[in-house]
Amino acid sequence: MPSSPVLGIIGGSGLYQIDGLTDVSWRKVSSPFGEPSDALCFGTLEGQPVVFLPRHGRGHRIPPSELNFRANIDALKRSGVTDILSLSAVGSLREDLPPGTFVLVDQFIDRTFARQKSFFGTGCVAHVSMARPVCARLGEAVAKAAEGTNISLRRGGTYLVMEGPQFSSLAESELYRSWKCDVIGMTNMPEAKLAREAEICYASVAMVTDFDCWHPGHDDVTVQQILSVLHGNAGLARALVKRVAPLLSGHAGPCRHGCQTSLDTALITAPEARDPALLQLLDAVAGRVLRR
Ligand SMILES: CSC[C@H]1O[C@H](OP(=O)(O)O)[C@H](O)[C@@H]1O
Ligand SMILES: Nc1ncnc2[nH]cnc12
Repeated sequence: MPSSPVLGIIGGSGLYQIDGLTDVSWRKVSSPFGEPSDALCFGTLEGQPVVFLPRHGRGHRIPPSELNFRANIDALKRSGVTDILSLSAVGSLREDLPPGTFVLVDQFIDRTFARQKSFFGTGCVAHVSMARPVCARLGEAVAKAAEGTNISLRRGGTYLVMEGPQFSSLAESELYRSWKCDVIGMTNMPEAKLAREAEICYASVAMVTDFDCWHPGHDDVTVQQILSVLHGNAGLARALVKRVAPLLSGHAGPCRHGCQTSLDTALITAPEARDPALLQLLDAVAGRVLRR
C-alpha cells in the first residue's frame, strides 16, 4: 500500500514539460510492457514529489493509437506514482463549453478499438470496476486548486474517446452530442482503465481547444487552431498543476474511494491456474495482491 503520495502528470498535446520543478532529472524507466512514450521527468513541485510524462513524447512523435498506454502506466507505477493527473486537449460538444474552458471530467465513453486495454489476460484474468473512473479525492484537489484563479473550470463532464487520428465526421459529432457527451478527445482511454488496474488514482483536466465540427458558427477543427488555443492555455494548466501538487500532502493513507485497492475484488483466475510468465509482467501493477 502506498505510504506517501507521488503525483504523476501526463501532459498531452502542447504540454511536453512543466515549469517550476526543482531537483529535475529525466530518466528512462523500463517496463515489461514495452517502451513508454519518453523518459520520465522526476522532480519536486512546491515540496511535492512529481513525475511528469509527455504522453506523445517530446516533439509529439506518437499518435494516439500507437501510444503504449500499458508501458506508460506501468512505468509511472514503478516510479512510485500514487495519483495521476492527466492534462488533455479536447473538442467541445456543447455551446456552453467554449475554447479556453477546463473540464474536470468525471465520466468516459470509450469508442476506441485498436488499443491494448488491459494489463491482465489469459493466465491471470481481472475485472476492475469502472463505474466511477475518476478519483473523487484527486478531483476534489484539482477543483480546490482552481479556486481563486482565473481558470474557468467546469466540474463534471463526459469525455468521448474516439480512435482517431482523424477528427470526427459531422454525423459522428452529432451522434456524440445526442449521447449528451461534453467533450471529445483521443487519449484518455484506455489510460484511465489501466490506471485503475494499476491501483493509481486518476483525474483528468480536459482543456477545450475547439468546437469539433458540429458548430455551425465555427470552422472545422484544425491542428493549428488547437495549438494556438493550447499555447494560450498552457500557462493556466501549469499554474493549476503547481497548486494541485502541495494539496496532495493532505492525502494521508489510501484513497477512501477504493482506487488504490481496486484489485482486491477483481482477480478471478484460481491461483493454481495462473501463468507465471504473466505474473512476472504484473509485478509492479498487481504485486500487492499477487504476492499475498
Ligand atoms: C493535437 S490535436 C489532437 C490530439 O490532442 C489530444 O491529445 P491529448 O489528450 O494528449 O492532449 C487529442 O486526444 C488528440 O490526440
Ligand atoms: N475536436 C477534437 N476531436 C478529437 N480530439 C481533439 N483534441 C482536441 N480537439 C479535438
